[in-house]
Amino acid sequence: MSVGVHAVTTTDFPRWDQELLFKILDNIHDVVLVIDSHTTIVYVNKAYATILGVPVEKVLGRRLDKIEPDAAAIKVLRTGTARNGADHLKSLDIDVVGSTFPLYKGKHIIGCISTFKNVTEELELNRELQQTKGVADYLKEQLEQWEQLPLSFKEYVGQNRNVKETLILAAKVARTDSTVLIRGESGVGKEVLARAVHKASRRKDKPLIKVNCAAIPESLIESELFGYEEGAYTGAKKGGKLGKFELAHGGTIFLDEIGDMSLTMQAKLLRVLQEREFERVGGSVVVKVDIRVIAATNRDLETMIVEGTFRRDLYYRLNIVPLALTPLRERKDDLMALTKTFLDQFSREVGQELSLSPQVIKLFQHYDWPGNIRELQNVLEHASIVCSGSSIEIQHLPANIIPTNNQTINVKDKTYDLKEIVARVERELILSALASNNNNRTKTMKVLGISRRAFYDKLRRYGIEE
Ligand SMILES: Nc1ncnc2c1ncn2[C@@H]1O[C@H](COP(=O)(O)OP(=O)(O)OP(=O)(O)O)[C@@H](O)[C@H]1O
Repeated sequence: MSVGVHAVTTTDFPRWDQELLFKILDNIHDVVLVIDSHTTIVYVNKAYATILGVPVEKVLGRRLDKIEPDAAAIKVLRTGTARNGADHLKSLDIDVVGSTFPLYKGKHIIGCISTFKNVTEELELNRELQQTKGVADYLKEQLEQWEQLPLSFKEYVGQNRNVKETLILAAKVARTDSTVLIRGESGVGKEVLARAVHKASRRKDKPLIKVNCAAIPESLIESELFGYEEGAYTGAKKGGKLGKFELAHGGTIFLDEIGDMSLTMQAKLLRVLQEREFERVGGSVVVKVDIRVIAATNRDLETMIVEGTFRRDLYYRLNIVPLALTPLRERKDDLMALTKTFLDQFSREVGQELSLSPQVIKLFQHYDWPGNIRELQNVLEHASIVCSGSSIEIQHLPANIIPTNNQTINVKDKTYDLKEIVARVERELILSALASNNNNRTKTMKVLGISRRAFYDKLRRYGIEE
């Protein structure tokens, strides 16, 4: 006999009593929760305790609006409309998915029933999966972009992760006419990068004109940049002279050491960057130019702005696409590739296949390279001239990079503070003199040629154990 839309009775199921129904509900894997019209929890199945980790006795008879005021069941009770979907249970800090629908007696809502499952772990896994997928996509994209880099960027020796990112961004910006600001310590390859950007741009067949803003005297910089008309000042050339901006017309102007420009010149430069026009010194005709600007600096422009030595508006004009180059000491993974490039070059020049001895390789790895790639290049050039055979040994290197007593004296963190460097050298020397004299202090101070008092003063100052 049918007892409802979805159930019948048989000899085994003569009656659909409460006990049987509760048994069924307890075997459901999803949580089943029933509240009355006052939001009192009147029923929860076993899954409630197993899934949510809360004993059934702790919730039965309690008001849901006190435990979980934002629960979907409360909204359903208020609106009478069923809800499906995801929810976050604040009281337990878990994510659930399920459905809630109202229970009616006649026209009145007498409560509602919620069935849901805990999907916190699934969501977490999904989030992790999405993230892993995102990272994989990012790396794939980076690899593809790296493979598609224009040739000019491939000439830039560097496989370090930061350098690659910079090169990929540089290749992207090269396709546009945007202003580029290259940041990085001296000798890190800012000019090489500026040339690569120009060569990869649509302006590659037009000139790249470099202006070293630090090298031009203040009195000449305006005429250097903007040119002058005949008779502009005593000594001016007949017929006047074109400035760097005009020479760069159609191409790129590379403003190196931009942080060393005076405030007056900064103001004039700002106008050109904004208007792409200027007047020659001593002239009144407005000259219009079509140029892409690449600026570079090793200065801390942000601090200079605070100190009032660099114009904030110029900074914003320049800092449209900043490209940062990592110092060599932070990209030691590129050291050997760079070394090989320069060794190949100098081998050709001296007509001899050059290589580094294992000691030199070790020293290179430990050295800080304050002068970056330029310093590496110079050291190898020096060594290639000094060494008579094919193997470059420690004694072929310039004295300043050779460590004293196997201790490299590093110039770290861009510090050129003489006192600090001297103190470091002094400390190293005292330690090494102590070691070679079996820690005999009287002998050590003799070897160092200093008085007992001075010796002990230094031990204290440098924290060498008494
Ligand atoms: N990635 C590189 N691959 C090969 N050579 C490089 C690389 N980077 C720099 N060099 C070489 O190192 C030297 C210094 O580079 P560059 O002049 O571009 O540095 P910079 O950052 O502009 O220096 P500065 O701030 O002093 O002007 C150059 O001789 C350049 O050829």
